[in-house]
Amino acid sequence: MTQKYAIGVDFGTESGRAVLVRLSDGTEAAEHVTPYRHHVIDERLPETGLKLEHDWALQHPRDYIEVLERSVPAVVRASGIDPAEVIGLGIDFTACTMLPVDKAGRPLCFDPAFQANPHSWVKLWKHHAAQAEADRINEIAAARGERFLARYGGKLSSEWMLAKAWQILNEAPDIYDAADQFVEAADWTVAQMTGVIVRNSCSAGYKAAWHRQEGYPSREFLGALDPRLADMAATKLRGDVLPLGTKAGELTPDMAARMGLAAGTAIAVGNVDAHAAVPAVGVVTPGRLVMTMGTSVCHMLLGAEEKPIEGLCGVVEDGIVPGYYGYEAGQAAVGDIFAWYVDEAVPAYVAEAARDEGLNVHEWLEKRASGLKAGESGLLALDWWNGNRSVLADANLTGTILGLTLLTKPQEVYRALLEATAFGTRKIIEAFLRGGLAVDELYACGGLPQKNRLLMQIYADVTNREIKVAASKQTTALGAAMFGAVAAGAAKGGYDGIVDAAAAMARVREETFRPIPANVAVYDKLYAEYMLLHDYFGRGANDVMKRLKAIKEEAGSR
Ligand SMILES: Nc1ncnc2c1ncn2[C@@H]1O[C@H](COP(=O)(O)OP(=O)(O)O)[C@@H](O)[C@H]1O
Ligand SMILES: O=C(CO)[C@H](O)[C@H](O)COP(=O)(O)O
Repeated sequence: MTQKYAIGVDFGTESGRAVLVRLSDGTEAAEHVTPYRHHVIDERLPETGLKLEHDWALQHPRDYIEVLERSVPAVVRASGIDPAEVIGLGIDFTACTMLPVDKAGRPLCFDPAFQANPHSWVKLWKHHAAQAEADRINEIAAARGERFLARYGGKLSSEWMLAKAWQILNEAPDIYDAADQFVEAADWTVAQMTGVIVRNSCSAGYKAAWHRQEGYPSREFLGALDPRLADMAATKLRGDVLPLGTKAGELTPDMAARMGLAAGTAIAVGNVDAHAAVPAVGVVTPGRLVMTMGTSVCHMLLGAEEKPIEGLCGVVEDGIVPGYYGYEAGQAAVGDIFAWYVDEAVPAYVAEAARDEGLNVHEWLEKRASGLKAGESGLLALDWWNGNRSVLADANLTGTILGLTLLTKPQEVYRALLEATAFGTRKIIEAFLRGGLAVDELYACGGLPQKNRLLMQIYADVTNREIKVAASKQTTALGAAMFGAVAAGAAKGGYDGIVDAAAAMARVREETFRPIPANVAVYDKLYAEYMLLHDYFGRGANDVMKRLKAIKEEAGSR
């Protein structure tokens, strides 16, 4: 029998990566990364140069097409296979990364009439400028006793579809009116390959409050937000919502030529990046928490029942693996915090020393920070540089470092930042446990476990749990490829379900990270201090972070 392949394409925050995967055992034959030409657009709009306001984060849809046109042919070329041996392709995407499109499915930002309006562009998942709308959504939903709120830990996020769409209506009603639909970038990108827009149940469930039985929030609820929103679900979010692994369509001849694949290749419905990773580490049953660790961290857990969990991002039936409730929680910045420190705050001597030792700045800081004992820095940080996603669900919270002195060293600050993100993860695990879900094992994937061993040891010590690490460097793309193989089906050489695909294709490394008892004891003490700060700054005892933000905005507008 000839070998069959699937391609997974992971659309991240800064770049898109394709992997070509052998279906018999999940080994990766080739991978290729295409950085987004326009990066994250958070300062000025392309073309017009218009200055964006604080908390905005946009992307350029053409960058996604470039990933398909460059990375997909590159992996086929590098592996030397016949493109006809690729039977399926799946993609995963950051979410909610959404855009308004016209009747032809064209992004409004491609239309010269709308290009100068930032609301016509793709709003990236970390666009946080719709917090006012999110706050109103949560107030009104709570006052009306809307049942859907409990599935999202009591709060919908400013990162999600309803808040972002409402922000468009409030600030750019002409864009709202001109939008025939609001679509997830994942679904738009799939539509570029198949010619039809279909929505995937994962993005719709976690990010647009869609429910398999109940659909989107009701017309009455949307109308209570704003009468002009009443029809939004029926109009601008209309269309089939299909389960993960479903074939969205087949690759059109035009896109096949541009991507170097055979026309008719099965294309799976889109998926959320973090979620695609779960079956790719072999997790298809409850009790095993998967952490997708990169710019941000997403925590995914399967459960047999739907339970209310404090500050959860969402629980969706069949949202990750069919037959289970998929729970998601998360931290809005993790790698991004380390990147901030390295790019904005380390002294010049560190960069020079790192260069002299042939290391990058992260590696240099990790090496020095590894020489410190747990607790030795005397520092404690709150990991809210990009707000708090779980369990406080508040984008207006900010970061803090406590305990700085004239003797504080850069590696101590770096270690405190690593530790802060581990404390944030422990808080999430405790919320799951309190809600009655088992967390017996931890699995880590994404870029960070491959890059920073100290970080992983700290996570094991802070959570007092062994951590298994994905064997693949591109776990989310591997997961996307697995869904591509499911979309193709067993008859074509793929698989009939994600559980079968995971049994054959998922892999974790032999080596694990085990907690070191002496560190666990110190981190228990530090975590208790973290929790005091967490509740003090995060639950209303002292809203100084919000007041500072207000003063900053006032000053900025003067
Ligand atoms: N050695 C390192 N230690 C810790 N963080 C790192 C290191 N190198 C890069 N990073 C961080 O990793 C993040 C990128 O993670 P990655 O998983 O590759 O991307 P993405 O989240 O976009 O999929 C960046 O935020 C960067 O700051
Ligand atoms: O909210 C999400 C998943 O539910 C985002 O997709 C995610 O946080 C972006 O992740 P990253 O840039 O770290 O891959």
